[in-house]
Amino acid sequence: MMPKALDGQIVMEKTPRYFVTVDTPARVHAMSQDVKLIVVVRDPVTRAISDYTQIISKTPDIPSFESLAFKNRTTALEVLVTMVLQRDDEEITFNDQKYYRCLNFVHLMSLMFLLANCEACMTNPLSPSLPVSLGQIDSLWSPLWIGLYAQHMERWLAWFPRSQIHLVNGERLISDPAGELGKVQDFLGLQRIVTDKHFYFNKTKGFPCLKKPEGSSKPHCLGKTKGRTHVTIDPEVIQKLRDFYKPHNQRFYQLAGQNFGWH
Ligand SMILES: Nc1ncnc2c1ncn2[C@@H]1O[C@H](COP(=O)(O)OS(=O)(=O)O)[C@@H](OP(=O)(O)O)[C@H]1O
Repeated sequence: MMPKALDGQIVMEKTPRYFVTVDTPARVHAMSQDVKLIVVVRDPVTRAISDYTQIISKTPDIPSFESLAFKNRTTALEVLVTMVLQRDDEEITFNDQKYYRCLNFVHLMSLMFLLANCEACMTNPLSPSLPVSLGQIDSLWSPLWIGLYAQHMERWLAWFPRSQIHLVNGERLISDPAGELGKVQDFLGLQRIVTDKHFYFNKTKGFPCLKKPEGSSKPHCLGKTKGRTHVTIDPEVIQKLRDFYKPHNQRFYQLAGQNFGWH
């Protein structure tokens, strides 16, 4: 239950997981049918990387982004072992055919072991631990599943009209915070109090910050956990994710009546 408000007051509550939790639309509807809903959305690929960056900052030992985002990945080692186990000299076509053909299984495994344990080899395209195929996207992995906005939006639209849901453009919230917040204030039926004059761009943080938050004379930026440097992801992986999200994003734009321009 939300706390009671006096006349002229509104009560706000923020929980990121509401948007994606299956039972929430029905529960919120049971609480109030007139509630105004605000969702901040950003490019789902960037969102997934941001999510992973957050997870790895708390649990540094988790597997790489790639191995969580894809299932059935195949590494060069796996391809080689499969070829050797089903050994038929004429059919060994991986990389340097003649080279591998003259090795017996034990030699090949020793070579693989050496390569697998040689850090310098990690940049070698012949490195056995490098994936030769990314496999299938694991859309149930939470950082990817959350970005299936159309799916989540549909659940909310089953309970609330589109007019009761305001979508904030996460990219513009950074490039033009006052513009995005102007629309939020309009949606809430508030006078536009927060404007451009309340923000400045902090070069060190690389994000907009508040010039003077209420009750303080000092500028205020969001904390260290917001606007972190993201982990670096292979461009091929990014492209696969972009292709994966494309139809979902198109569907979301239709439901939203708004094109967010995520490519
Ligand atoms: N002004 C300002 N300063 C810092 N960060 C900003 C700002 N405006 C938007 N953002 C973006 O907000 C992202 C962090 O939000 P979260 O995803 O952690 O929010 S939430 O916990 O889900 O509410 C955060 O994502 P990351 O960049 O991945 O950290 C920012 O891109």
